[in-house]
Amino acid sequence: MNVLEVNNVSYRYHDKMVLQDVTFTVQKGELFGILGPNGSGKTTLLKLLSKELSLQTGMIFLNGKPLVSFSQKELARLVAVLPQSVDTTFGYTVKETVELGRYAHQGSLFPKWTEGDEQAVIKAIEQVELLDKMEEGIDQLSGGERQRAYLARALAQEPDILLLDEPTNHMDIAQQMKLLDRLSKWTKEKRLTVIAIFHDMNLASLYCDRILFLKQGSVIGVSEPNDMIEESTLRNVFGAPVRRQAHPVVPNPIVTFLPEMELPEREKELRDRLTIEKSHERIVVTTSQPFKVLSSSLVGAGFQWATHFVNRHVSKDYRCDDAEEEMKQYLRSHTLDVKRTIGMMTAVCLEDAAYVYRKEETFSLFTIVTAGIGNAVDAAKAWERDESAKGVGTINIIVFIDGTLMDAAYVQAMMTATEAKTKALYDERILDPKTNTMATGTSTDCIAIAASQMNTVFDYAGTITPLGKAIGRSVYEATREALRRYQQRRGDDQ
Ligand SMILES: Nc1ncnc2c1ncn2[C@@H]1O[C@H](COP(=O)(O)OP(=O)(O)OP(=O)(O)O)[C@@H](O)[C@H]1O
Repeated sequence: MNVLEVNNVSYRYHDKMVLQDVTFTVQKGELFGILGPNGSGKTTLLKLLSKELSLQTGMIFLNGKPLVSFSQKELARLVAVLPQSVDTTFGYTVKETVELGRYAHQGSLFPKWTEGDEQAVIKAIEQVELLDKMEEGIDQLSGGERQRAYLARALAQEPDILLLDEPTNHMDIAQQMKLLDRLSKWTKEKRLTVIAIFHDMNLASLYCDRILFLKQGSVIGVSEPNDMIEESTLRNVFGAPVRRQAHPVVPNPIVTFLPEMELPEREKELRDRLTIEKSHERIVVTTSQPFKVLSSSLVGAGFQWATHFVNRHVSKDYRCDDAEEEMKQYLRSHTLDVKRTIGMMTAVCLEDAAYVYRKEETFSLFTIVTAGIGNAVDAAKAWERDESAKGVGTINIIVFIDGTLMDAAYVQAMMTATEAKTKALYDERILDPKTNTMATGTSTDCIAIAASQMNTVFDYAGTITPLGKAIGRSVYEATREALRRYQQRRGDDQ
C-alpha cells in the first residue's frame, strides 16, 4: 500500500528551478533513502513532503488524500520530521524538548498533559538512550546526543511516517548503526515508514529497502540498493570514481572510493620492485609498494594488500592446533606486519625452490614454486581417503604480476595456475600413492596471485589470454623444476 505518492512535483526558489517532475511512491513500512549530490534538491523535497514548503506544481498524496487538504495538526499526527539543522531550544531540558513532540496530540483549546503523553515522551527518550540525560539542558549535550534528542522529539509524535534529513549527522559509528538498526526494526515490526536523506552510500545500501537518486532536481532512478548502486550510475550522479564490491557478510553492495594517487614506480621493472631473501628457514619477498593478493595462504587468505610474502620452512613433524596463530606469532617475532604479509608453510627444502621470471611485451611475471609430493593426491579420488595429510609435501606457488587485475582476472589466474600445476605433476608422472592414479596436486597446496595494480589492465587471465598464457607457462615450468629438484634430493637422501 502506498502511504505516499509524489506526482510530477517541480519546485523553484524565485527563478531557480530546484526540483523537476519528481515522481515516486513510498510504501507502508519502507525504509526509503533519498540520495544525491549537494544542492540536488533533497531537503527541498523533504520540506515539500512535510508541508514546510507549499507545493507549486504537481501533487502529493498522503494515505491517498492530497497533502494540501491536511491541517498542520492533522499532518503532525501522521508525519514527524527531523530536520537537517534544528535551532537549539536553549533553556529547555532534553525532556522538555521531547515533550514538544506531543503538541499534535494535545487538544487545541485546553491542552491537557495526559499519562499517555508522559509515557510516549519517556519511551521516545528511552529509545534514543538518553534517559540518563533527560534533565540536562539541550545546549549542554554533544552534537550527536542533541541529534538523538531531536529524534526522540519526532518519535514522541508517534507518527506513521518519519522524515529524516541526514539522521546520522554528528553521530559516531556505533550510534549510527544503532539508530539505523532501530529504524529498520521499527519499519518491519511497527510498519513505520521512514523516508531519510543519506550521504553515506554504504549505510543506505545496508539499511534502505529502496533508494531514490536525485541529480539537479531530477529523479535518476528509484529501486533496491542492489539495482541502484552501480558504478556507472554513481559516476553519473556524483561524478565520483567508485568501485562496487560485495559486502563481506550481507548480500548488499558496498562502494569504495578511488582516490587519485601518485604512482612513482610506474615505470620500474617488476624485478626491481621485489627484494628476495633466501635462507633454509624462509624465503621472504618484499615488494617496494603493496601488491593486491588473492591467496589461499595460511596468513592473509582471500583478498589482501601485502608487502611481504613468506614461505616458511617447518619440520615435517610440525603439528599445531592453531597453525594460523602460531604462524602469525612467528611473523611478528621476525618484525613482519601480519596485516601486510602473506604467510605460507612448507616442509620441503627451500633450497629446491624454482624461480621463473618472464617479461612479455606489456607486462612481466615472477613465479616462485616450492614443491613436495609426500601428500600427492588425485582430487577425483580424494574421497576414498579417510586419513589426514601425512609427510612432507605441499606445493606453494606465488605469482607476482606487474599489472592491474580485475576480480575475474584474479579468479582465472588461480584457475590457470592450478591447471598448469596439475599438468606439471602429470608430466612428471607423479602418482597418488594411495590410489596409484595420477596426482592432481597435494592435499595442502597454496597459491597466491599478487598484482601491482599498476600499468596494463587485465580483465581476464584464462588460458586464452596473454596473461593466462604467461601464468600457465611460468607455473608449469617452475613446478616441474621444483618437483625435479625435490625428487633428486629425495633420491640423493635414500
Ligand atoms: N530558501 C532558499 N532560497 C533559494 N534557494 C534555495 C533555498 N533553499 C535551497 N536553495 C537552493 O536549492 C537547491 C537545492 O537545495 P537543497 O537544500 O534542497 O539541496 P540538498 O540536495 O538537500 O543539498 P545538501 O546535500 O547540500 O543538503 C540548492 O541550489 C540551494 O542553493
